[in-house]
Amino acid sequence: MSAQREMKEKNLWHTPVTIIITVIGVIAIVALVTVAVLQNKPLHQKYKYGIVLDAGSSHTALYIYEWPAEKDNNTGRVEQTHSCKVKGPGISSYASDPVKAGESLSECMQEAQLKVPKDRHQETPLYLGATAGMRLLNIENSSASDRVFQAVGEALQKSPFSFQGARILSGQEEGAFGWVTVNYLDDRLSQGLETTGALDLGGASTQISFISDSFDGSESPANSVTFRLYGNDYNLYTHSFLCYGKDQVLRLVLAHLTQSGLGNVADPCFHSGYMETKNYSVLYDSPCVSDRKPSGAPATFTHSGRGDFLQCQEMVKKVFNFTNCKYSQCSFNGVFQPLVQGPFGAFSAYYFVMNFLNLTDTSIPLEVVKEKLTRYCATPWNEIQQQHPKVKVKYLAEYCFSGTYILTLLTEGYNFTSESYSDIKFIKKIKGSDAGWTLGYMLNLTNMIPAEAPDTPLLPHAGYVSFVTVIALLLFVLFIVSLRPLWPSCSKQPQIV
Ligand SMILES: Nc1ncnc2c1ncn2[C@@H]1O[C@H](COP(=O)(O)OP(=O)(O)O)[C@@H](O)[C@H]1O
Ligand SMILES: [Ca+2]
Repeated sequence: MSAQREMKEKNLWHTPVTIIITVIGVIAIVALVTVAVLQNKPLHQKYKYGIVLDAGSSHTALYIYEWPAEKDNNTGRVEQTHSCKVKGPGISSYASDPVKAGESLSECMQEAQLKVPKDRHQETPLYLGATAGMRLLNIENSSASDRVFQAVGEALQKSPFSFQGARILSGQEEGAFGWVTVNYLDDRLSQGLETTGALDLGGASTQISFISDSFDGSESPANSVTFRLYGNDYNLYTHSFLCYGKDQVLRLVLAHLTQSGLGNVADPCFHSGYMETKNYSVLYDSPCVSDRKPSGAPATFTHSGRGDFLQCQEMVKKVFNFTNCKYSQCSFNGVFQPLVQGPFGAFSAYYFVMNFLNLTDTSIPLEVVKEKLTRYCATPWNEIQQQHPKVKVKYLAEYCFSGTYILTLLTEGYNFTSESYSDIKFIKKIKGSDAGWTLGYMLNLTNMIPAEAPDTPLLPHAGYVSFVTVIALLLFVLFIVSLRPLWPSCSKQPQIV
């Protein structure tokens, strides 16, 4: 009897109605979860790419950026995946042979074709932005600058990428996009956090950009750039000093030194024992110094070092004009600047120089930094060369000058104090992407930073899928329970005999 009862009870679950309900229920749950997963996360993550060429005064560099195809507008998701340094000088140096400027880019362009997946080539935007080297060439000889752009444009047009044009960035754009890059990579814009100022030192110009509570743009509209990013309004102070990149300032200092003592220049910014014969015509071949060329100068001069930081600093100070400020406050050369405020990221040549000098640690008191640089500058040239056999001699010879210029620009020029100096971080990369104007430039041109904050999903993806699964299971169980009257076991109670 009991065996019969057991059989009956088992069979209750095998009635057609229960089986059909169960099968439909399971199919429904699987379908619901599959749709939820597929709808919210593509199984194969696709990427998009963008390429920016930074045509600087000293050299050109190519940067490749990558971001998930579905989430163009999402926060902090564009990353640099590759960079390529173009061999040879900056494009402005090819003024007399523009075709070579275009040709010089071909190696890096080939590399880019290998790095970006082939099926993405056509839709990948390619931009070239030129900075102070081309600004100077444009001032000096605008038709030569047009010819360089023509040649570079023709070369880039031949690439499989979607070439969007080559142009000179204004100093304001260069400063503002550097600031956007630094703050984007730090996720400060998307999260509405306090922003970081940006200090960019190039060869021909230098930029300072920061947000100041006391700056609303009214005192000097030329220094103001406004943005609305992720729902926040920013009024950025920015200024670019043309001719105040480190290569042009070196010319300015040398021009000062050659005024007295034609033919022989004893330079405190170079190491003792350093001696090179240089051409006056090369030194004065720049609109930054061309008006200072002494008349009746010989063809060459001997440039020798005497390694004296303090005297070097005195020479460097002479390139700044501190008189004639028509605003409430100025940095130098009559340029308005509010007091520096908040943290700063200092990149490009700021980083190269301070990193070489082992001076990137800004918690070291400024006085100690100066002592260290004094000792470095006083080291004889032959010792310096022995200590750094692998460093490019041109860079090596100039680090004493460059370090002195950086400290003088920051403290005398921009008015950083011993206290605010420690708010500066010398940086090369942030989360794998180079600090510089290129990323900000691309984000702007591809409309990748929304003006308003994007709607954030209520739950993260995993949470959403779990939630849907649990609710589906619950509904299913409720459904089964609600069908209880139909259960054969309920309608037909097994007889207990
Ligand atoms: N390893 C290095 N050491 C020192 N200086 C460097 C190094 N690499 C690059 N630089 C310098 O950094 C500067 C970069 O400027 P660049 O971007 O070409 O010019 P700009 O931004 O004014 O158009 C140049 O002065 C170049 O000499
Ligand atoms: Ca630059």
